[in-house]
Amino acid sequence: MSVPQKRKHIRTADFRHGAKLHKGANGSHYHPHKKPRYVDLSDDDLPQSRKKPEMNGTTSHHKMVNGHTLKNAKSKHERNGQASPSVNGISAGEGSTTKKPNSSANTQLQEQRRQLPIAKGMCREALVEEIKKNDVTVLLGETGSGKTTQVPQYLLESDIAGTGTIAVTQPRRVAATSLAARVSKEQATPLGTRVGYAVRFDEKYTLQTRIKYMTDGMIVRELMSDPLLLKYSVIVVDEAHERTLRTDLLLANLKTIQRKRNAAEDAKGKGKADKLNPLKIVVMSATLDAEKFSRFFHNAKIIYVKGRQHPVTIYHSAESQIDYVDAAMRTFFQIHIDQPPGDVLIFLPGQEDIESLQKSLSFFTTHLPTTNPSVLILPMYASQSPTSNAKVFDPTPPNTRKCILATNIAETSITIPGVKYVIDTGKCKEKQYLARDSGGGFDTLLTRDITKSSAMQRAGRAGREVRLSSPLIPFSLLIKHDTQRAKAENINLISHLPVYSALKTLWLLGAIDKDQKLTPLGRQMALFPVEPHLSRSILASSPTTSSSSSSSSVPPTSSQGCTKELLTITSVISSSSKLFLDISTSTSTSSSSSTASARIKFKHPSGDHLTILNTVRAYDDISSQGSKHERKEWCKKHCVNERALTEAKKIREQLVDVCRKLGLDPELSCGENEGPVLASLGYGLVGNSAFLQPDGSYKQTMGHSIIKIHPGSTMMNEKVPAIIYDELVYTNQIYARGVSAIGKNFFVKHPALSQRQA
Ligand SMILES: Nc1ncnc2c1ncn2[C@@H]1O[C@H](COP(=O)(O)OP(=O)(O)OP(=O)(O)O)[C@@H](O)[C@H]1O
Repeated sequence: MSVPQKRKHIRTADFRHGAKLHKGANGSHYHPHKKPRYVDLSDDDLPQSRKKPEMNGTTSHHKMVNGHTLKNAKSKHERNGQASPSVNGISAGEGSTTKKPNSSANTQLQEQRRQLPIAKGMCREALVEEIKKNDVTVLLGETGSGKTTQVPQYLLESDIAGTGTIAVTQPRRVAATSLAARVSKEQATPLGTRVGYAVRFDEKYTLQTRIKYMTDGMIVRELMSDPLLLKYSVIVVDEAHERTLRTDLLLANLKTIQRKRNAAEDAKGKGKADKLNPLKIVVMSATLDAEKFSRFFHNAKIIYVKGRQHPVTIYHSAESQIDYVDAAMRTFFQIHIDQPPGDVLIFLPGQEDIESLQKSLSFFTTHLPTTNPSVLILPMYASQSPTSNAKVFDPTPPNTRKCILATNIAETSITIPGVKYVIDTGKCKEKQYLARDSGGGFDTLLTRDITKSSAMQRAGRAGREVRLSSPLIPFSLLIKHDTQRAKAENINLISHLPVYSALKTLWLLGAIDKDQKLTPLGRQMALFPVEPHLSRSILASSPTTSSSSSSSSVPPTSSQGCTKELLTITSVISSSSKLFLDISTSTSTSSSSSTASARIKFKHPSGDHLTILNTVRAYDDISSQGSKHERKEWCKKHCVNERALTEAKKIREQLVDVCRKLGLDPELSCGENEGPVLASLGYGLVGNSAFLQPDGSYKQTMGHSIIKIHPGSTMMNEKVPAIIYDELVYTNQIYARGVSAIGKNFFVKHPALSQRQA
């Protein structure tokens, strides 16, 4: 059989036909058939603290449900041998809806719900009771216990939410959309009616929607139009332990909002205030971070839901694996050949590793004997289009094993049907904003070891499916590294530096004044669902834009309108996929060099932004004249990602709507005159600018960093006096990406910068 050959540096996760997976003693070395290769870290071996939260030294109240404190708290009905009482016509633990499920699929779905740990015993009732009693509840539970899908339904069905909406926030869009789909299925209502979602550039809900899954970024945006979030009666902050800047901002705001709304309720009869509806907050976390959240909310009650859905056996490689991609591949084949059916989810740090593993797997799977099931490889990462990412949720075709190659976007909250095996490289690539006191921070994109809680979350992606007939033996394998350490979790709520840096940027853009209040310009900017620097650029492209702001940093807007061009450029930049495919990974039939030269046609001497504009204009020409096939061929020939263009088109339509609402003309064009386009971009990117230094490098105008132009930029070999850029990324040095040349005298006009240069 033709299989991957053993590489000399791989000794543990060796793949060899017929080799078996073993559980074994810690530190044991692998020898096929003789010595075990993996060490069992299954639940039984977990430190006690993971099994049961020890909350020593805290004044928080704890209540254990499902088998702990409430173990004996049987309801009167149960004690009398009666069925649990129904809430709104739904019996407890069942959670069915006003629409009576009649199909066998729905019956099975309801049975699956009943099997979840959170639905067992008196858990549901105890939970609802606690949430009813308390303004803030911190809910802790093992992955797969049913927190994210069931708690919002319990709240709805128990009437805690009244007539308001229940918001459930998620750090990632794929989780928000897939959870909404699942829960609307469980509610037996079409997606977007009773249960809906809202993520950037995509939403499905109506005013009647009662449970809304949304990204934390979306709810933070809503704060601008509805500062007290009055349409929500319960806000569930899920995966709070992930601690994104947006989650932290949300939690801080929720504390203030709740004080205002709930105080108003206490002071009934005092004018307008008594009309405010009270807010309940539920913070859900899978880790022992619960105490921090409890303290933050004045020692809020912590409730622990015990039990995971199916036990997951965890193995880890006995030896360090330097080449984790190779190790993951070997482990995959070992599972594929030796283990029973079940899909495999492999966690890798980033897109590059995913593409590399995809290539190797595609090659080797074609060499397997035809008696083996086929392998369907599905990549999943943030910069891939939502439609491509959604493919992982499709049912696995017959006689096929799905192999999903994912970054940490698949780590929390999602359930991929069919996944029985998880292979974890133990690495992630994190984009982290490094703020600087002086302003002008930058993103770092570094490969890091994952935290212990991430490893548990990843392992939790197996063992989630309820099979009512056959028991599962899901397992997760963690590939160990030399550097593998359980990273300390960040424990301080709200780190001030990024917030300070963000405020400084907003002030520089004229979005807030010196008292940190939104200016009229800032209000207009907030209506665009794009990053602030992009909305500022769009507004600068229209001579009619109001720039009446108290901030002295706001320069006049461009005198020649170019909104049409700015909408095109900003929608491409906001798209989740890259416009240009890497020539090396393209499937184009032409050689790399001819493809590169084909793309050079679009290159604009001013840089990447106008190169984007040229490319979209060329694509539009082809689209208006040619067939769908010709369009595709054109994209292939020029290594242009049509998916990015399709997504950008949708984004552009939304931006056009906002322009119309603001009375701006989205068709205002400067034709071939590039000056206004660069000037408008400059207003948005003023904080992202740098001047050429005598040694050929660039130095930030609003910071002290020396930066280089990213090799992927059309400006890479150019030396111009001043540049603006979309972002800085740090790999081995600081690179500017999305770069354009700009006249140095542009900065003379900008009050904030001219003061600095003076
Ligand atoms: N899209 C889906 N397809 C099939 N089953 C699903 C889906 N979403 C959820 N489930 C089922 O519901 C169970 C509970 O999922 P839920 O997301 O509520 O758990 P959780 O406790 O929030 O876990 P986590 O913290 O890992 O997200 C899953 O284990 C799975 O059995």
